[in-house]
Amino acid sequence: MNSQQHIAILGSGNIGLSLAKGLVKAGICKPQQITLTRRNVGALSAYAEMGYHTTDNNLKAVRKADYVVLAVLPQQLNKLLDEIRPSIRPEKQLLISVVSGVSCADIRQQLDLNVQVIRAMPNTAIAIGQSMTCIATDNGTPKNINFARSFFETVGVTIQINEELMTSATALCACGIAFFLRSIRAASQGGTEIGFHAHDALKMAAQTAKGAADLLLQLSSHPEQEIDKVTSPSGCTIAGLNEMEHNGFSSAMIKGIKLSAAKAGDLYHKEQ
Ligand SMILES: NC(=O)C1=CN([C@@H]2O[C@H](COP(=O)(O)OP(=O)(O)OC[C@H]3O[C@@H](n4cnc5c(N)ncnc54)[C@H](OP(=O)(O)O)[C@@H]3O)[C@@H](O)[C@H]2O)C=CC1
Ligand SMILES: O=C(O)[C@@H]1CCC=N1
Repeated sequence: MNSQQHIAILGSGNIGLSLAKGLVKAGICKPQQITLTRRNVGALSAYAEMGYHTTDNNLKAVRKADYVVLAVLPQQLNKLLDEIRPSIRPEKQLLISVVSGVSCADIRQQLDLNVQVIRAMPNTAIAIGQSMTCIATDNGTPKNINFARSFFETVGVTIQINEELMTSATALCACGIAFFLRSIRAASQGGTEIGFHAHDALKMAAQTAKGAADLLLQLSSHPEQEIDKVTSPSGCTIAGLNEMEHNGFSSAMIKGIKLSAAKAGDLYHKEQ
């Protein structure tokens, strides 16, 4: 993005604000280049003080934007699209949607405009530049795809996938961060039960989880390859691991991801 360009983030809630913070933290743009919208604009007052433009007027926000990020809930999208249709300039603007379960075609159909749409599925770690963001489009030009990839690459890791996998990407990556956060919480609760104060147990569990993830990412190894280095014969690790598996540890994660994917696919279409 150059310093003259502007982004409108329509629906500045959990993920919209995480994206805004990540872009500014990464130095991609200044707060002054971002307009944050939400109906309860008063909730954005702290961001206004940081230099972001804030408004409840989506039409005005879109009018001055080069990039329009759709970040409302699926059930809120159609009303938003109907509102901003007059400001959309297909030849000049790129729409980036993070809305789960809504295809590029759904968005164009609702707008009744042949506008380029890129779908992105980030997670909240985008706020600290550590997102796993999946990108997909059905009509994006190579230029816009490259922009989207480089854009989101500044706030984490990106992968381009076929659009039909975006619902699965929602479950594995966007929802997935919550699954891993819960597992860290559970480990810290175990830690407290075996003697650590909650604060220490959480710090220890979080750093241990970070180390596990970094082993895989930095060594390109497989989890079981790394687990085999930990499980000493007749040792305490394999005793704990097997007890967890006897209680459905892996199965619970798999079932949760499958259910999230199924739900993500229904969120928008069941509203129609
Ligand atoms: N949270 C996450 O980790 C991720 C979420 N997503 C997707 O992003 C979208 C948003 O999710 P999330 O951020 O969690 O939800 P939130 O409810 O936190 O954010 C949605 C925001 O949209 C605002 N909003 C609703 N209607 C309008 C409107 N007409 N004009 C302007 N603002 C509006 C709401 O504020 P107000 O009511 O004041 O208008 C709210 O702040 C969803 O589609 C979700 O599937 C995707 C990846 C990750
Ligand atoms: O929970 C949700 O529906 C959204 C999509 C992924 C993360 N949050």
